[in-house]
Amino acid sequence: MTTQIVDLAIIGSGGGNSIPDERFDDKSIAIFEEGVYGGTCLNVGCIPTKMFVYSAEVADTVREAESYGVHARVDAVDWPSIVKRIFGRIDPISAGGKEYRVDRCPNITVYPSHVEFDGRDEAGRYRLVTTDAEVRAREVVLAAGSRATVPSVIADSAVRYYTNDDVMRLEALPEHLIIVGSGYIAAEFAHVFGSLGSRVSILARGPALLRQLERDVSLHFTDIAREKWDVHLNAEVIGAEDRSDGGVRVSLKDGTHVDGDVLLVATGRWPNGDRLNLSSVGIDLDDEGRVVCDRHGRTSAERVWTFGDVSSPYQLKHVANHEGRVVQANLLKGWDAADLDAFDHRFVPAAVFTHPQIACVGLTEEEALERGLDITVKIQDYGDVAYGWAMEDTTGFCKLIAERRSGRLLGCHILGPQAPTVIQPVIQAMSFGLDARAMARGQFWIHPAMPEVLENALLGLHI
Ligand SMILES: Cc1cc2nc3c(=O)[nH]c(=O)nc-3n(C[C@H](O)[C@H](O)[C@H](O)COP(=O)(O)OP(=O)(O)OC[C@H]3O[C@@H](n4cnc5c(N)ncnc54)[C@H](O)[C@@H]3O)c2cc1C
Ligand SMILES: NC(=O)c1ccc[n+]([C@@H]2O[C@H](COP(=O)([O-])OP(=O)(O)OC[C@H]3O[C@@H](n4cnc5c(N)ncnc54)[C@H](O)[C@@H]3O)[C@@H](O)[C@H]2O)c1
Repeated sequence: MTTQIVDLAIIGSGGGNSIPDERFDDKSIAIFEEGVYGGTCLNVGCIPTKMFVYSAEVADTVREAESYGVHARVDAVDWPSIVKRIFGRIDPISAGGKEYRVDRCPNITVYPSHVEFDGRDEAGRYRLVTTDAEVRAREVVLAAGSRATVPSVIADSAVRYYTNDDVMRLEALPEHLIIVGSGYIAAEFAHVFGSLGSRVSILARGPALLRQLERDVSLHFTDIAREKWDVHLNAEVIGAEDRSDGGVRVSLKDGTHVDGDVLLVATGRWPNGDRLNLSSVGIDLDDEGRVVCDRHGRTSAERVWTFGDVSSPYQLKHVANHEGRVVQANLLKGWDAADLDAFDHRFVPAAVFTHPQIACVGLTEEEALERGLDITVKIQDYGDVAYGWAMEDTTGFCKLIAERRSGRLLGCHILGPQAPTVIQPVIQAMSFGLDARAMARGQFWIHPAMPEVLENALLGLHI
């Protein structure tokens, strides 16, 4: 058992790895990482999934080429080479990030193991223990992220199932993929596997897909999904088993079952705070398992900070990045500083890289009405602007919600090509307090570009 005393301990190498920069060179630091270095986004989350999504988009574009008078077809999809392209790029980045910390940061020690708190020592330092080391730290950052949850009906069965951790490394493209869950991960992987050639079944326990999104978006997306995937709504999974032919069977409460080759579970992610023995240092978790903290990232234990999936209400990388920058600044200012930076969760955007793409920011129409706001709403179809004609788009739309009279932008929800890019000016406008009138007429909108769908939505509001 080795013992080390450090100024700062960081648990998690996702966002956690970005905390120490040159301003921390005079501090001794320990970074703990029990999994692959670099965390979820780099290794099993945002980045590889979007690289797969791009391959899926290419396949879709070729498949749809006929609509534009271009004769082309997808002859074959080389799954192993797609996997190799993606992880051939990502794995060295992860390894290089670790190597940099281990070999080229003399003030940093990387512990490649699970760690937990074990109270404080007589000097008030936090005791952090792994199987073969004890680190005592004056200050700690919890950036331990979240993990895939698996419903007990599946976890307790002996069925072979996959999550985002391993489904992207399958050796072969499944002929038929079954997905349990109907949120972000389900929608993105349905697109990836479906567009690359798998048959996809989605088992949704509710009456629509992506139910956490704006109602019109969720309903529209569900309709589109039902045309290309085998979608089971209000489907309660009551059992799962491996079949003798190497496939899987998932049984539903209504007495039916779905057979496939591979089972993917995408039923939400749980913060990792429950695996850190936080009670030994007096840190609380809320009802949804998040580490409780204030808007400066301070937990209830002095000099223990937190950010990202382990504590944030938003499990999104851009939020983890923002919160990480706040905690980084506050570490340099000091726990009791009067001018601590604060998390800004006012206008958190999100995007689902499925097909069609989806993006949102701000309130839904229902939320705005619940708050008693006097609102005006405009739904602008992609199909009614020039670029939408060019694309022959028939399903895309941009829904804008603004306050009457003031023109204050309250929310925007887009389903359609390049939605995560088209929405960015709205995020900017909301963040900087630009109202709908000024936004619509205070700038040029390049003609005939896709953002004209947004311009027309702004002009259609009854302010
Ligand atoms: C499939 C998928 C796709 C996603 N796509 C997007 C996207 O397109 N856009 C977006 O904004 N967000 C996306 N996300 C969410 C995004 O990945 C997360 O919000 C973000 O990575 C969280 O960063 P973090 O630093 O909080 O945690 P993480 O990056 O998860 O880092 C936490 C690290 O802590 C380690 N750890 C945990 N407990 C311990 C312990 N006790 N001891 C030692 N180490 C420990 C873990 O191994 C992990 O590496 C996606 C997530 C998934 C799963
Ligand atoms: N593009 C992105 O930004 C992106 C992509 C992927 C993931 N993420 C992040 O990761 C998080 C996790 O993604 P996710 O798709 O796992 O979660 P999610 O919260 O988006 O969806 C979870 C789904 O699982 C269902 N579900 C939950 N428990 C269930 C059970 N016991 N049985 C059957 N169904 C059940 C829910 O009804 C829901 O449809 C997301 O919330 C998001 O914050 C973001």
